[in-house]
Amino acid sequence: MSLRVTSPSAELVRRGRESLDFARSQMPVLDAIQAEAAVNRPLEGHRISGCIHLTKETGVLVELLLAAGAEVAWTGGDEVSTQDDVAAALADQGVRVFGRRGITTRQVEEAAAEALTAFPSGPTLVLDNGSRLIETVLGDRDRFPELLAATEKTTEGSRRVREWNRQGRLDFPVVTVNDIVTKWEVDNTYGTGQSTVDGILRATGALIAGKRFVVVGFGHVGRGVALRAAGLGARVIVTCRSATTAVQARLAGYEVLPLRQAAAVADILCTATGYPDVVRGHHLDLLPSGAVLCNTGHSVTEINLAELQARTEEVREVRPHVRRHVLAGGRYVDLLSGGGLVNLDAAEGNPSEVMDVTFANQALAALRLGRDAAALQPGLHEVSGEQDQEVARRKLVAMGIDYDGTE
Ligand SMILES: NC(=O)c1ccc[n+]([C@@H]2O[C@H](COP(=O)([O-])OP(=O)(O)OC[C@H]3O[C@@H](n4cnc5c(N)ncnc54)[C@H](O)[C@@H]3O)[C@@H](O)[C@H]2O)c1
Repeated sequence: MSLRVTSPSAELVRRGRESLDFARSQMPVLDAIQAEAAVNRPLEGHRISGCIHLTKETGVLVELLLAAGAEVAWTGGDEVSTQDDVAAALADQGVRVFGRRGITTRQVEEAAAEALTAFPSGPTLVLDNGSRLIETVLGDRDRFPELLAATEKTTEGSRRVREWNRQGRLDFPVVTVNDIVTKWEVDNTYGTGQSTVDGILRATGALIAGKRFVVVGFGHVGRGVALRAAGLGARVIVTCRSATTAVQARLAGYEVLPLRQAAAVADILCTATGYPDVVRGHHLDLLPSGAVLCNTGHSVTEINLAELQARTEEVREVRPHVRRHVLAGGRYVDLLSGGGLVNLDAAEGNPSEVMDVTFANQALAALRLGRDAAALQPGLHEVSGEQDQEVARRKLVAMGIDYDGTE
């Protein structure tokens, strides 16, 4: 059965409209780019299939694509992050929206397949998050003859695109909108850092001060989570796979331990690596009773849920977003958001003000592809440092901040 959002209720559409307007009011850079694009319409004639968490901020990006002249099909690409009111408001404007909040992993895949095949002649552009759509296109290239180019916005997805490029498999241009300062250092660190701790607080209501808060992975996201947890008074412990990262974590003032030692003392444990099976059964065996377990890395696979399930004698939904796994001997751990992205499930994802810069870069990349995709060489392209600086300059103007570069 199709996962397309059809005939949403007027009330859901109204709530979605309010959400979108609220987000837009905090996204002045994207709003200004939309105003320019509505005049020039560089996406006229383009069909866009997108797969990025369907939050209110993504909704503002989708409205920009519509204003620039594109037809759009969209899916959130995740089990827990779709905001149904936003999906309804977009469907009401003619966007082909697939999926809803709380779907299974299999339905996530089905919704992505539907978004990719929503247009009879296929998309001309793909906007991806984790390279799910790009992977499908590469596996069935003849089915998408009119595809001109794609963008990818995540760390994990960019890693996969680089690998396909190295193997010579990319026969169309893919622009990665990730390896830029405003994404890594602003969005991932300050946006996801804050929204992850926000998700943990909304789900558990826990007092963070004094807690042993284990952050698994000290990349851009992990650093932000550690920073905000420490700011609330947690005793932050960081676990790392890379020696240089471990040195950085230590010099940032955190305790660094192997995961098996950190797990044994964790009050809260949060994964932020982008890799599967980071927390395994033998780590789960060590967690103190009552520990809170969650993930903010790319996918639902960082905590090995099968190994958690194998140790579980009883599961209870003790609060929204909190599943209590009772283990042998009455010991229990509280799994947040089913091991999916806690910031997008239990909170609302990254703040609109941060997504303003990330999606400004995403929008500029898409608008440029609308004009120039056919002229670009196949293979990997990165957003230029100049574009990143331009977006940052626009953000500073919006925030009313002068700096030496303006003199
Ligand atoms: N929740 C969100 O909204 C959100 C937002 C942005 C990024 N992400 C995702 O978060 C993940 C991390 O992103 P990032 O920008 O921090 O990436 P990054 O590459 O900067 O950092 C990942 C870090 O994890 C470390 N790592 C890998 N395996 C490990 C292990 N087993 N134990 C300990 N450390 C390990 C790596 O060495 C690296 O330092 C990515 O999958 C990204 O897509 C999520």
